[in-house]
Amino acid sequence: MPGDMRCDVAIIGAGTAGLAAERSARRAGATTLLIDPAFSGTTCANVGCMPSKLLIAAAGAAEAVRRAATFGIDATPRVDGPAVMRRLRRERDAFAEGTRAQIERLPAGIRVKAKATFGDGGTLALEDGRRITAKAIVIATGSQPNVPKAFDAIRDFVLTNETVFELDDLPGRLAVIGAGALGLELGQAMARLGVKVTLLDEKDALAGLDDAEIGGMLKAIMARDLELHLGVSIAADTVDGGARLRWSGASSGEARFDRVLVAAGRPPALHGLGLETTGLALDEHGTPEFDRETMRCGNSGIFIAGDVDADRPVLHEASAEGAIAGANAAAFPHVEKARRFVPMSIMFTDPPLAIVGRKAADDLVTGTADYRDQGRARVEARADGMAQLRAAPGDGRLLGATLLCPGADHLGHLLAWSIESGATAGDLLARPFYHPTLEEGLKPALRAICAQVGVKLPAGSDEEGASGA
Ligand SMILES: Cc1cc2nc3c(=O)[nH]c(=O)nc-3n(C[C@H](O)[C@H](O)[C@H](O)COP(=O)(O)OP(=O)(O)OC[C@H]3O[C@@H](n4cnc5c(N)ncnc54)[C@H](O)[C@@H]3O)c2cc1C
Ligand SMILES: NC(=O)c1ccc[n+]([C@@H]2O[C@H](COP(=O)([O-])OP(=O)(O)OC[C@H]3O[C@@H](n4cnc5c(N)ncnc54)[C@H](O)[C@@H]3O)[C@@H](O)[C@H]2O)c1
Repeated sequence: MPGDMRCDVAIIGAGTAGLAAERSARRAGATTLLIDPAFSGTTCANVGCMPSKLLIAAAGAAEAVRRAATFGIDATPRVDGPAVMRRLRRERDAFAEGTRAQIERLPAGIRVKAKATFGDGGTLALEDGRRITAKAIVIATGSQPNVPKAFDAIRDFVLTNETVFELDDLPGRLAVIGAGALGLELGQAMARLGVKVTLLDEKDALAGLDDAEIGGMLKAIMARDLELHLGVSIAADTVDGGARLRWSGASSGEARFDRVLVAAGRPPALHGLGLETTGLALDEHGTPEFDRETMRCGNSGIFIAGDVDADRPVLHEASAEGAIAGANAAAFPHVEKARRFVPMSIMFTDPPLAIVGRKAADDLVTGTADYRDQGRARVEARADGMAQLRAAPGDGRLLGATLLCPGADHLGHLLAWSIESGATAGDLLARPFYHPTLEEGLKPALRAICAQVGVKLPAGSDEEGASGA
């Protein structure tokens, strides 16, 4: 058919993973085609990481004013909702423009504006009837909001991450469905901007935390800003120009809300891709089975990267997976295993939550540090939470951490890098810790690990912290 195209590597989806895959395949010498129906920039910049962090930054400014009295400073915040949303969109648009400019800088002829579906004989069919034949294909279609059917009746009041940042003003009363990173980040930020927020989840955990101690702390911290109803099932209808939610289970009640933010997960965007025609093995959700070190689906010439594979739905992994998938697609049928990062997820609440490496398990030793009485955190009136470090029983080699404490977003990196470099608790204690910092708050956890594994503290490492450490 006229307009049919051929290339070495076709990439479906021009988000973070797809753009990385295209760059990596082209760098490896492949001819590429990048297919997307919109080319409107990445999810991260438009409706994800960046606008959510902008809302959180505004909430942080309001909270700083609110807490000023602790330091003897008299101030009261007056939140101008429209101004908050204007600044958010202005900055967000600049980030989004940056990702669109990146797409526009692609060499001529690479962009194919269309929705793609797998067709016969390994070709891709485009909506306009054209076909693409490629030696290898990368699926990088991302994810999309899950709005359960229970909320159909209040459709006009439902917000998702794709619409909430378009609000002209902050709502008066907001329900948030879902206590994952999205619901907690935006719920807490909205509350600190003066919105009355009720957060509901069908499960009894926040951010999927199964550790009773840290999970309990997170609940207590979140309950300062949010009305929490966990372990409930929810029914919705409309009332008095708003949405009425009724919940029952661990608690029961009902209330009217101006808007309902549904943050109930973002499943892979696989619908309409025609994967059933590919012969790939699919899991119970319809996601192709793939090798995490090559990003290859089975023994096929199809690769997958980013949120669509439902593995590690965070930005730096989308980018890394894209690079691996692109390089292997270019070299197909020769594929190489790549080293993957230690898993790291960060939730940008206050305090933040960072989860790194291996989860708690019976075969690991743990050391904890309490940040409710930590020096630097107290100085700044943000003493809260704790750190749990996990290590190998033999030598105290660091393997994982859960940090719910001020600075956890930075400390989480420190620990991820330490784990990647194979450092032990003793190795970290042999390094300098400036005083007074949040970093030195980790020392009790490191010392506890050394004590349990029978490693003597390194020379020069004091067993007691400085006053206020
Ligand atoms: C509110 C929110 C906050 C977040 N905050 C953070 C954070 O702070 N830190 C962090 O690391 N991560 C964060 N994330 C996660 C991060 O945004 C994602 O992991 C990342 O954007 C995934 O990139 P991707 O390339 O897989 O998908 P996307 O960027 O969504 O790209 C997918 C592309 O595929 C295209 N597409 C879909 N179907 C087809 C088709 N059939 N044919 C052609 N093209 C198609 C789409 O148009 C889109 O351009 C956040 C997510 C959300 C929603
Ligand atoms: N800082 C970050 O990295 C960050 C921030 C925000 C979002 N994200 C990403 O965005 C994606 C979406 O985030 P999310 O928090 O929506 O997903 P999630 O899967 O982490 O959490 C969804 C929550 O919704 C609950 N839920 C699902 N259906 C429900 C129902 N019918 N009723 C009540 N509760 C229900 C689940 O129990 C769960 O707690 C994730 O991939 C996440 O990684 C990342």
